[in-house]
Amino acid sequence: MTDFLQGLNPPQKAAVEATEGPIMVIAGAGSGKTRVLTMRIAYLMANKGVDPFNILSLTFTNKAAREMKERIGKIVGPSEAKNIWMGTFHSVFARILRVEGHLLGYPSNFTIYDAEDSKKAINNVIKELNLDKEIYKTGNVARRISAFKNGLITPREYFNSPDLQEQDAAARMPQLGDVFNAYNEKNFRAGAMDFDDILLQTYTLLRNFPEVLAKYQDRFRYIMVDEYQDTNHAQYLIVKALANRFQNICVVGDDAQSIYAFRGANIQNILNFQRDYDNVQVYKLEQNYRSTKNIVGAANSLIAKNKNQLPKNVFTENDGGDQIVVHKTVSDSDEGAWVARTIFERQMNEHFDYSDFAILYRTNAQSRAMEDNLRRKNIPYRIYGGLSFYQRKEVKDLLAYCRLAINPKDEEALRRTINYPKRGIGDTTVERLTVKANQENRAIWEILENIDFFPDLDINRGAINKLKDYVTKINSYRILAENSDAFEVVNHISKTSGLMRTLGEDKTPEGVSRVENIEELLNSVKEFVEGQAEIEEGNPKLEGFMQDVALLTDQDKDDPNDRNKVSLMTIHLAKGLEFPVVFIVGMEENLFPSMMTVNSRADLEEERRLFYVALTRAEKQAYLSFAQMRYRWGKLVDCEPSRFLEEIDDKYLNQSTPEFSPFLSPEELQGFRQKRPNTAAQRNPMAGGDRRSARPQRNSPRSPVRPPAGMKKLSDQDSVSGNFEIHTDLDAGQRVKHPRFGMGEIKSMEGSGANKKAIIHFENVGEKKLLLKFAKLEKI
Ligand SMILES: Nc1ncnc2c1ncn2[C@@H]1O[C@H](COP(=O)(O)OP(=O)(O)OP(=O)(O)O)[C@@H](O)[C@H]1O
Ligand SMILES: [Mg+2]
Repeated sequence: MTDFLQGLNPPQKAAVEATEGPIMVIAGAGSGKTRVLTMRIAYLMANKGVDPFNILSLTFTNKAAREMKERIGKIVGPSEAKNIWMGTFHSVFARILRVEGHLLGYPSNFTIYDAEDSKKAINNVIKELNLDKEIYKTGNVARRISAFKNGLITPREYFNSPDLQEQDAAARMPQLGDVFNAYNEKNFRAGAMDFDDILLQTYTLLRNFPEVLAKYQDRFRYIMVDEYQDTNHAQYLIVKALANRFQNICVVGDDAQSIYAFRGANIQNILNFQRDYDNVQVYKLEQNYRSTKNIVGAANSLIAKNKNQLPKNVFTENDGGDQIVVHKTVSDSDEGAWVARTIFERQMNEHFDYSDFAILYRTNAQSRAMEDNLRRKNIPYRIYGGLSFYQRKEVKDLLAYCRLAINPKDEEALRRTINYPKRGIGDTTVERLTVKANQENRAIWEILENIDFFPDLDINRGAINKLKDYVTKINSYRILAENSDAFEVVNHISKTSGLMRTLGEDKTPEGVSRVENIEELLNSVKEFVEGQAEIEEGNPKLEGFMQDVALLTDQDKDDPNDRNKVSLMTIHLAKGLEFPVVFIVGMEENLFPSMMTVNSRADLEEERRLFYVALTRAEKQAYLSFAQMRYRWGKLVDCEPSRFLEEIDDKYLNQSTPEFSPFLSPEELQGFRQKRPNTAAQRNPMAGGDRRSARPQRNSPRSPVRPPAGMKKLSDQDSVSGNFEIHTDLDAGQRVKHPRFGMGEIKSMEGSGANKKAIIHFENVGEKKLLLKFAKLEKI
């Protein structure tokens, strides 16, 4: 049964067959690390007779886990593959905590708070402690608390550390420790864990309960970790503890793709591996199977600029392929139009599927310009990350009722539903209940359930009755959830909670789509029930459906009939994935590399690794684009090409000659020369000044921007900003001529002053939105 090993090269095969002892595979992108892990699991089961229940495999996304399972299923049979402990750190550890969490005082039906729930809970704590919310900003406090938890720092350790307290005092947040402590207590009373708790509590559990540790050490005889370079301290310690008995641990990763240091990932975990285990076998994979020679060469030349890295040789025997296209556009919306047009043309002419394309960006905000243009061309697309289906308001509202049916102490779910849909329970009432709950060290629900025992609550009779009705309603859902299947429960809740009725009153397209989302949620519950019924006796319960909902992302909702779409996502989310054609957009200074990262070598190197990850997702073709100006924070700012463009060896690049070049024509240039900007600051309101003036300007020999043949190269003086040649006398209906786009008619006008724009339909090139301060329009 080793046929399946034939698709592996000798070092890959060796890493698969070395099943015993600690193993590390550190290798470049696309060299088959994930494939090795997959085959290793299949090999363990098919050839070594290892029980899938004894295999633990930790992946970066649930999607990756599902794909691995599918592949393994084809070799060993799908029902066997189901039994492997496989998933993200969070999903696997949450599963363990459901069984063992009672030892730490958590109920098995604990709620998992998503990022929004945690932020709301933090906000409530800040309010309850009467702190200034301008100083204690929720986002900052949340990040700080998350960093503590990932560093395994509890409030007790915090209060024992003068250093940490001084840091927060210096940041004008001397009471941060109190917030941290109150937030933990509040969540504990609510029977809730946030994402970071899942790691922290697993660690605590294994450390404090040796018999539990022994149980899982014994269970997980073979442990595999993908993307090991991005494990954080807590994950590292948990894996180390679990592997301690059998030492059959195989980690794969690439230090050049470590991109989560900002969230506590520690590249040292790779370097320490050889120190932590005896007789580590190290395998090197050097052949890339994913990408063309051009892409591999370009990525190698880029990452060579990082000082801090393990030496590696990556080559490929794939075709040379096309050069990487570098494309400049006037604005972010032009960039979107160009991407959409290129996808459309390549899909039409070369039989690509839409799903062969990915658009990757540094920040979520960049997706809008892409979406607008894809929609305009009727190109189907799917956005990953952003607001996932499960985080949409209406979906979360219904899920909040479901959460309460499982765990009524869940405070965030209670706050969400207590007066929604409206039932006349005011903020003051909720505030009084909160104060009481804090005094009594109880969950708000416990106060509600026993409200007659708290006559000092100062809530009027009418409100008390409404609260009692609410409690009765939630209790009826609880009873239903214990006895009926998940679909019946959710369906009943959607109808009797008043949610469907409230949403149904809104007949606007948005309102209709909210109702559709609720229906979609009901469908997925139905699917769950049917899927579970095949493997389980009895009614599949709501509790089962709710277990991992907070950990699900859109990537996990995978409808096979709905796959032929362009993928849009941030580069962070693209890790481990591959696509035939990849667009990396927004290749501009202060965006990529991001403004926050350019002042420290370590941060800049992480940013470069991020670019390396992006480039190495491409199989056949990569496109890099940048705009000369873009809307950021509501302002139009000038942009400069990213330094990363200069760092790729020239021979891999094609500075494209677009059909409708955004480069300025000689006539336009002439116009701009007459009104030259005075200062660098005026050129870019975001610029820090010094660093930018030290950078090679557009006319420097190192400049990555090479205008296409026959086009005039811009000189420094040609800088296009700061010109305010604004036409005030243009309006819809006016026919105009543009030096490059030719004849057209103004459809409408937008904005005012320096931001005034005309939407013009040109006879030859279709619709364009032009900023009047740049467009040299002639009235006809
Ligand atoms: N020996 C091989 N023969 C043919 N194709 C291979 C071989 N090894 C890997 N591949 C293919 O190469 C591509 C990259 O493999 P894989 O995703 O496992 O690489 P990786 O090292 O995990 O990459 P990343 O660092 O991006 O996570 C996949 O499409 C995989 O199927
Ligand atoms: Mg991989």
